[in-house]
Amino acid sequence: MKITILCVGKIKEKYFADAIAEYSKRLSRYCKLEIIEVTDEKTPDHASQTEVDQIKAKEGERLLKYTRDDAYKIVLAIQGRRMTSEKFSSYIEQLGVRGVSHIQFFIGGSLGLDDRIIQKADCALSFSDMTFPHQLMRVILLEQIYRGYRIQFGEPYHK
Ligand SMILES: C[S@@+](CC[C@H](N)C(=O)[O-])C[C@H]1O[C@@H](n2cnc3c(N)ncnc32)[C@H](O)[C@@H]1O
Repeated sequence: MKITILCVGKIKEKYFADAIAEYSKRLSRYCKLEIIEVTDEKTPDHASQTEVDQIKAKEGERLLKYTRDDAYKIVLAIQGRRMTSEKFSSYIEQLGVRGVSHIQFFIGGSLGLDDRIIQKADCALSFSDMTFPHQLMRVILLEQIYRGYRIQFGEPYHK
């Protein structure tokens, strides 16, 4: 399986970069992982709704260049569908059984994802009602993909 994580914004903190590097190394046993970062726009303080929409549209345009018609697209969204780690593991496994060979995950920037990306998605996935910063979200997603593979292959991993 090829897994692409498309993200708006760069990783600025070393501790996040270290965690991403660690999970990327661990995942190399299970899938072909690719991480694509697109540039985020500066958000003015007290941005109007029009400015917010314009910023999201620009970031969305950058993400759209990388969307692949043949990939199964999962957007990370607070209002999305919730699953346990076990369910997430079997969901990814079942996609493979159905012949999906490429999954694209999308993580928005500080203002969230452009509607055009959300509309293209096959699934919207929520990790809770809480809002996580995009840098941390990338780490959490990688950990859950790793956990999912460990569950799928019946390999021990701390509960
Ligand atoms: C700082 S959040 C953006 C918050 C923005 N107000 C929104 O509603 O999307 C950055 C990105 O992280 C992801 N994210 C943050 N919290 C999440 C959660 N609980 N579940 C799923 N994705 C989340 C989403 O992709 C979001 O676009």
